[in-house]
Amino acid sequence: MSDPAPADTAVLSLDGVTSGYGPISVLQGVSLAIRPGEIFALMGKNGMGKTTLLKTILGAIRARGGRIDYRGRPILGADPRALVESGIAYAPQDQPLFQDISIRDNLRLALQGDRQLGAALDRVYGHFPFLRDRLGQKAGTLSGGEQKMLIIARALMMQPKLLLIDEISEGLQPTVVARIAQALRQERESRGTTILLVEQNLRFALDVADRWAVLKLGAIEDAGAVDDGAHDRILRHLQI
Ligand SMILES: Nc1ncnc2c1ncn2[C@@H]1O[C@H](COP(=O)(O)OP(=O)(O)OP(=O)(O)O)[C@@H](O)[C@H]1O
Repeated sequence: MSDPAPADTAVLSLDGVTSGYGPISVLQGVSLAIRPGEIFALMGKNGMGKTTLLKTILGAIRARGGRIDYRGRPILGADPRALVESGIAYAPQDQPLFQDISIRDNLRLALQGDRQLGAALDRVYGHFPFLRDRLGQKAGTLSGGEQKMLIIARALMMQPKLLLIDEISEGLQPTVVARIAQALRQERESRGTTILLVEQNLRFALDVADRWAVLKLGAIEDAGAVDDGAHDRILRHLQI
């Protein structure tokens, strides 16, 4: 999985993906393709299958059908550790940091070893300077917003090729959302990081994304570029 992918190959593509929980079907045949260096916002109301989609990509939930390719190669059934090693990082909505260890150790554990630790730390401190001042503080004592920034910093430590982010802006004040948006834009500009953002915050999504799709009842209901009409079009789907 470490071979370079051709430049025109989608970093991530889903074709007719179905999945669910026991007798419950959630994803009803999802197809989408995310291009290299693109920030893609997957929107949708509560319970529409957004988190299920991310977990299916990661193999945490087994797909029942369809195909998922990462950099031109099928990844359904791949070992989650191999996916991480191949450059996929995940910033989850529902999985906390290691609460009882320090900020520094939370960040350090994101890397396989201590090689390049200093450079990686400097990069994430550049995005979130408060982390440098609080290195020894236990992650569990950070505020909700600070923990969200640490979750993004941890995902960025390994310099992912593809970053999957689940509703990071939920419950955050606008200045923190703006800081995260800036960090994501900078990573994309400087490293070409491809980002799949699951979001309900329309303003944040339109601020950072190039393209969007709306997931409704486990299927893509609408999709387009972030252009002048995107706001009203997406809002209609989120309100209905
Ligand atoms: N472990 C589970 N067992 C059974 N059903 C589940 C499980 N996890 C999620 N679901 C159901 O799958 C559907 C999709 O849930 P999912 O969490 O993917 O939605 P979502 O779009 O991410 O919602 P939210 O924005 O509220 O996080 C929901 O109906 C949910 O109740």
